[in-house]
Formats: sequence, C-alpha cells, structure tokens
Amino acid sequence: MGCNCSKGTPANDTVKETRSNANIDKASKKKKKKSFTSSKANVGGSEERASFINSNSKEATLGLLIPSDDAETKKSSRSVFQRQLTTETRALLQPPKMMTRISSVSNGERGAQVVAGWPSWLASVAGEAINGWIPRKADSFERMEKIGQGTYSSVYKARDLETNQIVALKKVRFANMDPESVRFMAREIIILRRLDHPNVMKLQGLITSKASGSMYLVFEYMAHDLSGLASTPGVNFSEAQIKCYMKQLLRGLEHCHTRGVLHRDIKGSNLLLDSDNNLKIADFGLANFYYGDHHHQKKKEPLTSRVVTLWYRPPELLLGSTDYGVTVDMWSTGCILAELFNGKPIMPGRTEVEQLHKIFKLCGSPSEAYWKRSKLSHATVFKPQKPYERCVAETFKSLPSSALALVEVLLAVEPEGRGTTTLALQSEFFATKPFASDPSSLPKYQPKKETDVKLREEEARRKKGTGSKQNESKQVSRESKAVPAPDANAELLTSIQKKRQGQNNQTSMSEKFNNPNEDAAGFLIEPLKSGTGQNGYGVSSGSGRSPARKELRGQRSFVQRGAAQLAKFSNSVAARDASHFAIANPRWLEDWSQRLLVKPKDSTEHKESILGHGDKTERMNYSGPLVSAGGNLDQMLKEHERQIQVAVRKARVDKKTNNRDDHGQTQAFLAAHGR
Ligand SMILES: Nc1ncnc2c1ncn2[C@@H]1O[C@H](COP(=O)(O)OP(=O)(O)OP(=O)(O)O)[C@@H](O)[C@H]1O
Repeated sequence: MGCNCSKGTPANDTVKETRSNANIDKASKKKKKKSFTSSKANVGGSEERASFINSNSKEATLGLLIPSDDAETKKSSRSVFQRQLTTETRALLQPPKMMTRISSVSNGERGAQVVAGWPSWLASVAGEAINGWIPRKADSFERMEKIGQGTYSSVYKARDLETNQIVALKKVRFANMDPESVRFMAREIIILRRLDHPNVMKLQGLITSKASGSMYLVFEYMAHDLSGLASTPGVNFSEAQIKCYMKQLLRGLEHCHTRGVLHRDIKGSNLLLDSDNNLKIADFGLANFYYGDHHHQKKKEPLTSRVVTLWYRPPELLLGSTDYGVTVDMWSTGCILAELFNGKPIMPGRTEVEQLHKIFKLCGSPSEAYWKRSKLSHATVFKPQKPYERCVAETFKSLPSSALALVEVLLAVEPEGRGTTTLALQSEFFATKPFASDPSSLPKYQPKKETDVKLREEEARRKKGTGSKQNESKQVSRESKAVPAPDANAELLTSIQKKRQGQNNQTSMSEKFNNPNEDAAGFLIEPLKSGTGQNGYGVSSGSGRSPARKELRGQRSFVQRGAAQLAKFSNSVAARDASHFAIANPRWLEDWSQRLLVKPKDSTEHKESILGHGDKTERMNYSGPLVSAGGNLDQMLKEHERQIQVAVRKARVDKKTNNRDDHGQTQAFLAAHGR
C-alpha cells in the first residue's frame, strides 16, 4: 500500500514557547557595559577575531566565530562570516522561539547596535533582526557578477576576502529607509536566524554601512536551482535522484516547521543546489511564523492568503483561508514531487480562478463537510454545483506506485489530509528501492539556474534579432521553461515595492538595481578575468565513469524532455466549466470578476501586516472594473474566454509576422490582461 501519511496532524511541527523579551532586555543591559574596539580579522577562519572588549575584564567577548554549539556547521567546515557575540550572550539575544511580531529593542540596545556599526534607521526599526551581530564591511567582499533578480532584491556573486569563500549577496535597498520595507526584510532575517539546518539556506552575515540605504544578506553561493536543473536539456532525473532531492526538501521543511516557520513559497526556483547536489531551501521573503494546533489557548491571528506562487498554491489559499499551517507547504511539495516525475509543472494556472479550476479538475473538489466546516470566505462563489472527481491516479499512472501514493497524500484537496513532513519522510516512497541517492554520488552539472536559462534565451533571441521587447522576452523565457510568472505572488510584494518606489519617485528601483555604479558602492570589484572554475562550482567532471552514472543508466528516467517546454496556452480555462460554480453571492461575484480580469495595478491589496498577521477585514482593491457590476458569473467567464481567444488569435498572427515561437500566445494573453 501507499505511504502511511494520510492522516497526520502537525503534531511534530510544534515549537516551544521560549524566552520573552525580558531576556532580550536583560541581555541589552549587559551589553551596555561593553564597548567596541576595532581589530582587523585575519584571513583564514578559525583564528579570526573581531575584538569586542569588555571594559572591565579586558576579555575578548565578541569573536568572529563559528557558533560553538553548531556541530553541523563545524562538520561541514563552513567558516564563519558574521561577527557574533559569545555563545552566552548570543543565547540571550536569540530571537524568541515563537515570535510572531517584530518587537523593538530598548534604547540601550539600539545604542549598542549603532555603536556596533549598524545604521540607526535599521537599529530603530529592525533591532531584533540584527541583535547580537555586527555588520560586515562591503570592502571585505570582492563583488562579482549579478546572478539573480528577485522581486525586491538583486543577488550578486562575490568572494569573501576574509575566508576566500564564494558567496551570494542579496541586496535589499530601501527607498528613504521606509520602515515597512525594512520590517519585511527584518522578518526574513529573523526567520533565517531562527533556522539552522543543512537543507535550509543559512544566513551567514549582513553587510551594511551607516550611510547606505541598502543592506546585503550574505549566503553560501549555490550553483543551481532545481527548476533550472530540471529544465536543462539532457538532464534526466532518475527515481533515486528525485528521492534524493525530495528527501532533502522534506528534511529542510521539517526543520522549518518544527521551528514554527512556514515558508509559503516552495517552488523549484527557490530550491537551490550546490555543485554536490546538496539542496537548500532559499528565499524566506514570504515566510512567517505560525502557531501549531497545540496553541489553541492563544488567539490565532489571521495570515494572508495571498502567498505562494500561483502554480504551487493550495486550494484553501485560493479560497481565502487565513487560518492555515504547514499544510500549505505540503501542497507545494506535492506539486514539486509530481512535477519532477512529470517533467513539467502539473497545474500551470494563469489566474487564481483558473488555478482553482485546475486543482479541482485534478484533485477533485472538497467534500460537503469540508465546505461547511472550513467557512472559507470565497467558498460561496467557488463551490462547484456538481463535485469534481479526483483523477490523480489516472493522470500520474506512469509514476512508481510509492511515488503516486505520496503525491496522493500531499495533493489532498482538504488540507488535513496532507500529513506532515515527518510522515512524508517515513512514507513508502523513501522506504522502497531504488533508495534515495547520496547527493555527492549524483552527476555534477554545469552551473545552471533558472535565471541562467532566462539569460541564455534572451541572449539567443537577441542574436537572432527577433527584436522583441525586453519584457516580452522575459515572459517567453519564463513560460518556455515552465516557470511561473513572477507576479503570481506579487500581490503581497508589489505593495512593498510600490511603497519603496512611491517614496523615491526620481528613479525606479529596477533602474537603480541595474546601475552598476550604484550597486558597486563600497565593494572591491573583481578584475575582469576568465575561468570561474576555480570557484569550485559544477564542472562536468567525467561523471560518466562514476558508480552513480551506472546506477542512473540502469534506471528509468521520468523526465519527458519535450515536456519541459512551455506549458502551452490552452483554451480550457475556468470558463469551460463555469456552470460548475454556484453563484450565490453577487458581491463576491463582482470581486472575483475583477480579480479575474484586472491586474491589481493600484493595489493595496489584502496584505498581511509585517507583524505576521492578516488584516482584520477582507480587503481587496482593484484598478477598476472591466465588467459591469451585477453581471453574472457565466457571462463574466464567457467574456474571459472570449478575451483569451482574441489574444490567442492575435498571438498566432504575431507569431507569423514576427517569426516568434509559439510562446507568443501566452505573451499575448498576458499582454491582453495588462501583465
Ligand atoms: N545563495 C544563492 N546562491 C546563488 N544564487 C542565489 C542565492 N540566493 C538567491 N540566488 C539567486 O537570486 C535569485 C533571487 O533570489 P531570491 O529568490 O532570494 O530573491 P527574492 O527577491 O526574494 O526573489 P523572489 O522574487 O523569487 O521572491 C534566485 O532566483 C536565485 O537564482
């Protein structure tokens, strides 16, 4: 039989309530007695010390050191990158284990932070995120090329001159130190500092200067991401390899959940791989703390439902749930598992409505009992009149039975059925042959990330002289590699960005990010040189001779190459089955019709506050209705369908005239909807 994780509850995902802010205050009082002296750290690791002299004892109490209680870190011979307080002081300053809000620190503490080199704007707004750490200096890194562009950050490759290690620097810039965006970043930092696991990206340090309005998060450099790797022509994952990646993902997630953290944006491009195939969960920009079920005594604060990239977003979030837990990450994990076998994303929806429809078509619609007990805010509109049958088994009949059993559990349409990471790790999938490969036994791949794929495609297009506009080509490449549109979860983030931009209307943020001079401020810039192989990443190294290769050859490959292409535009959108949806509440009808058709351009949409909780009121804002209020859902969906068809026809014409590839259909559709 399949795995035994169908009835799990998040029992293992508990977190202990630990220290209170009182401890932090205590620590801050201690700190007040101390003063800094500067002393240059030696290059080379363990001997390095940034002195922090206790004025009484003259003892060095602050060192550049590996957390001494971190066996894992030591074992992996990671050197240390962030100057930290001693173990004792650090323990006192640790963020509380179950923290749901970003609390401010005392004036004394803030003062100490400023003395330590943090800018006061940061210390005052995000004191807790930087507690116990002192900033690294930009000039202790040699900055190399830009390797990624996120929604609110740019990522650079760099060399840490103190350790000679290659790192990734994630640059977050704040327009006028906007407190809200600083707090968002602080939440990410606090969460990252809470986590310490080989399968979770470790925050190694922070770079800032007193003057600059930006900040860099320092991470270990990772050569690949799972999404980019999976879509590489010629790369076929074996079952043992898929198990290897899934095991690491589940272990990393188990750690997050145990520490009370929901990732809320699990997708292939956020699963980074080093050259030895070690997987780390990255990008905690949407992550938040949550209360497990055992915290009933505490009033649960609502969470926002506008998280998780659309293709990986579970039905309850699409239905407006604000009371959820680890099960949202379990759903995304199920999508990834099926995708790895399938060779392409399994539910590439373009709108929330279409996404929900795809989910119902594949996973069936929830039971009557679920609709009743869940009281989801959008249920009145989206409860189908006739239930949808589940067809996961038929759809994925080529999967090994133990894999299918796990997919069935993880993609349970009702969240309670999805179990936990711990249960998934105990499932038959991991207990049956072929067992998960050891990461280091897998082939070494050329460095290749989703962003590399995009860049390469854009470059190829430029060479071909297709003359397509930049943003169009971005969409093509995104679609062509079956990567979800980045604005699929932009609802939450656009407002942050808008805020930043709004307060700095001379130059757009992206212009600033792309200005090499501005970006380079304070860094030693790498001299132009060829051959990055010395940096120790992915060189295809005769892996054909390795035992892993033999093992791979003997195994079935599940990745259908052609499938890694564009999830092609299809007319079978929500409109097809519009009649399934009950139309009960005209207000929701109106909201959803607008949501379906209108890009939330000027949106201050339903957005969780930085304290980690949703707004008390359901609030959605739109740029303006495209359908008249009071229209019925059938009409609205028909209109949607019509617009899509017009867009498709237009794309076909464009394709002929512009000699573009067939991804143009999607571009045209996106363009028609103002995306
Ligand atoms: N440690 C790392 N090593 C190598 N590349 C990285 C690393 N961290 C991030 N990147 C690259 O930078 C890109 C953006 O990073 P990240 O996803 O953390 O930023 P973000 O602004 O939160 O992005 P998003 O818009 O996806 O939420 C990633 O897609 C990834 O390719």
